[in-house]
Amino acid sequence: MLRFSTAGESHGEALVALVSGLPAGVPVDQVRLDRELWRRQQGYGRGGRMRIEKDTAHILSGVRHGKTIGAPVAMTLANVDWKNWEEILPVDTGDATKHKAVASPRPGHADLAGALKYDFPDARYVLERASARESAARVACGALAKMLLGELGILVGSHVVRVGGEELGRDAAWAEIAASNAKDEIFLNCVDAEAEARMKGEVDKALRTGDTIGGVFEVVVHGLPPGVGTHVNWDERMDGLLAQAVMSLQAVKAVELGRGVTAAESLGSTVHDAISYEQGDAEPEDGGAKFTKFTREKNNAGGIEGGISNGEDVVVRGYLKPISTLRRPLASVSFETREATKAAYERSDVCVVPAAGVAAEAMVALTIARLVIDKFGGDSLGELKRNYAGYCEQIRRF
Ligand SMILES: Cc1cc2nc3c(=O)[nH]c(=O)nc-3n(C[C@H](O)[C@H](O)[C@H](O)COP(=O)(O)O)c2cc1C
Ligand SMILES: C=C(O[C@@H]1CC(C(=O)O)=C[C@@H](OP(=O)(O)O)[C@H]1O)C(=O)O
Repeated sequence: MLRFSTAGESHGEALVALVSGLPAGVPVDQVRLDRELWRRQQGYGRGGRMRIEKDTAHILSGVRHGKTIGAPVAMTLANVDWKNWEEILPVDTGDATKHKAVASPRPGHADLAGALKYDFPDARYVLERASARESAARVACGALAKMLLGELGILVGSHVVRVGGEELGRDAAWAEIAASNAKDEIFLNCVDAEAEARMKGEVDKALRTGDTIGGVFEVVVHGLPPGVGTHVNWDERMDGLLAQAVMSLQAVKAVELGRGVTAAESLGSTVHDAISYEQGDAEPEDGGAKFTKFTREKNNAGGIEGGISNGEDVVVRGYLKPISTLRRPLASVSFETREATKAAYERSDVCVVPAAGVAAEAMVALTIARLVIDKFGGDSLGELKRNYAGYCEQIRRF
């Protein structure tokens, strides 16, 4: 089974990422890995920290001569900011005299709930791990999952569909999303320049007023055959696994599959994706590997029915609340005196929708890769590919 975990504090020495369950022989491209990390650092509205960090993954194990060897892959990502925190957050000296307290909890962040739970006198150690700095390690893990999926022709990308009150008022085709993701400069990762300019206006407004803003990203999985995931057990359904994976990202407060939200207020006749059948035995142009004669004209289901992929693009949206650290802080209470004060502010992002989209790509890729490995098995990439090709042929001949 494909598994991954992360460790590391936001201002600690490094993040650690561990992925196990990848078959042997998956090509690992360091440039692609670091590009994924770079993409997560982009986006209009990020704060001062992103000018300090330049994320790169250092592979410690599980990869030899550019390919996985079937063993767990361990990676570290250095925190450049550590040099500014080394004295404040010593790992094992026991010297807490330089501790820098986060003295009043920020509404919306983990500060208060975490301090109460772990019995800390302030929120420093809570925010250190609650911070979305951790999502960089997830992106490193997800990059490996993407490399595996890429070997099977399964691609994962994302784009921004809403910032605050401004939205992309139309659907985006996979080719547009892929082109937006391939750009050398990622502004808001919206596929439409006009909509992106409106979204930028929303970020500017929040910046000017000392406020923050949320939005919606969309992750798309392209090229996944029907039949991955299952309806037979609740905890093996693709929809449930994707929802948990994306919801687990910092600040994501709702997850939508396909048009799940508007479907709730619409009639079945307009929601469900009518099925048609393409006649004839002609070989499809792409070599036939993923051809199915059953087709849909629209994809409101977001590529999943009954917890199983149906062969259409898998479409997952994540809804982000506005960032909780405000330059004009909300009311809070001092941990020490219990008197009314303002919530803590050091520095902060104002808008992170594009970055969260990239982190969600990683979570979706890891989830899909897990289900693909579960279904097709194989200790080597060659074995996995043979099994995969055999299944795709079965689908083609159905
Ligand atoms: C990429 C990214 C960057 C973030 N940056 C900040 C930030 O600069 N300041 C902040 O208060 N929250 C930031 N957040 C959100 C917090 O990490 C998150 O709200 C907090 O951990 C509490 O978790 P919850 O919102 O999921 O309940 C960021 C989230 C993401 C995905
Ligand atoms: C470091 C990252 O995001 C951080 C996530 C974050 C939070 O509270 O989630 C708070 C900020 O950290 P700092 O207080 O050091 O500026 C962000 O910069 C990152 O995305 O790599």
